[in-house]
Amino acid sequence: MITVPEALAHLFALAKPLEAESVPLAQANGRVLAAPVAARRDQPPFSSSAMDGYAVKNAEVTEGATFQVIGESAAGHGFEGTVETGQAVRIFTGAPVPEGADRIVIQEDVTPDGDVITLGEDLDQAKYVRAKGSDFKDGQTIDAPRLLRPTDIALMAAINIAEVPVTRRPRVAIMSTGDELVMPGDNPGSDQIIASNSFGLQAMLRDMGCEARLLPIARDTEASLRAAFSHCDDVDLVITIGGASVGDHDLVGKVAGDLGMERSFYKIAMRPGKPLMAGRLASGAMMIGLPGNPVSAMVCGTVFAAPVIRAMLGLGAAAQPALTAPLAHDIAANGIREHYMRARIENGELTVFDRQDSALLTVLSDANALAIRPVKDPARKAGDILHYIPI
Ligand SMILES: Nc1nc2c(c(=O)[nH]1)N[C@H]1C(S)=C(S)[C@@H](COP(=O)(O)OP(=O)(O)OC[C@H]3O[C@@H](n4cnc5c(N)ncnc54)[C@H](O)[C@@H]3O)O[C@H]1N2
Ligand code: MOO
Repeated sequence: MITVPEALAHLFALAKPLEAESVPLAQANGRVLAAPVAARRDQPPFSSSAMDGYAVKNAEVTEGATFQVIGESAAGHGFEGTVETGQAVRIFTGAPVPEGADRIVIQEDVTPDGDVITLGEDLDQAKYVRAKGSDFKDGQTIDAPRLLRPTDIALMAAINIAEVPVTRRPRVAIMSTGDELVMPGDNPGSDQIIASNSFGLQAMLRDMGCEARLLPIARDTEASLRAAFSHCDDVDLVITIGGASVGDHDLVGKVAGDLGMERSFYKIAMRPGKPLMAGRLASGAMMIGLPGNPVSAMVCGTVFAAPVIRAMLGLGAAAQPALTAPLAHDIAANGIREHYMRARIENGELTVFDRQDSALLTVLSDANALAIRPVKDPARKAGDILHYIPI
């Protein structure tokens, strides 16, 4: 059995960053920027007003001063002339500050009377002028790679990028295996259960920006598994679920091997997740064979598949980020496998659930953290600091 970091290193060696494609800005949210994009203009492109009021010369602003209003500057309709001594231009938020003016007196500080304004007392001292290029300058770049968020989309729109270079979505096929499985909505026989973790993994991978499709459930025969693998030629990653252990019906590794899969590793010192396997299929696709137990599959999806997808998206080869928190209670020593324990983080404290059987999806669903126990971690006391992965 290899360690979790060793397994991750093998997986990263298999996970190739995918090529870039161009998408319209409106479809770029949640995608990974694949190349830097540069601003095509200054923002603001002119010195602009931050308030509604009057543009004047700053040096002339004193309590009770009067100005002649000579025109108006509105957003989208600037004032062409120049503000001279004793003059003001009526101005609105976002409008170009006219030549000669360097201060906006807000309208709350002004009494207008026809074309003349008089400044009041206790004047707001801010100048309310946004300098040209004060947000960004022509040529300034947004660096890649980065996972684009709504705030980035707004910035890219502002810098006038209509088409965005992003990493292509990883194509993933998810294969459930087992005679006992039926699809949600079907009528299971008395010795059957509903396929579940395939749906959980599909949701996880779609959230990460993958095109993730479910293959028909493969039965526990070599012919059925071969048929399922034959539908995977166009994908970057095949994730199998179940049939990975040592039972007579655990045929996934054998069939994949017969089909030319170059195995990278099998079995890791991790709980849950011991029978994890990975390799490269003859099609060139990467394969990850997850254990069938629902919690094992979802935990391995979090600890291994998610970092693999990030590597494919060009976001680098890094383990799932872990945080630290103090334990809310004592816990027993860990064994010889790194244990990812279902836990809850609440008010900054980590409560590790008593029931850790890898079949219990209700416990996983109640969890919002995987508390990480290193190999042979001694018993821990309340208040001791543990690493955890938020889920
Ligand atoms: N003698 C041993 N037995 C087992 C060992 C071992 O080392 N020696 N390892 C155990 C561990 S740990 C795990 S994890 C499981 C993994 O087994 P498989 O990957 O072969 O998974 P299956 O046997 O096919 O299924 C296990 C369990 O999960 C259910 N399952 C499978 N796929 C799905 C699915 N898509 N949705 C919902 N549930 C699924 C399946 O019905 C079984 O109940 O092996 C232990 N045994
Ligand atoms: O490794 Mo298994 O996934 O503990 O149940």
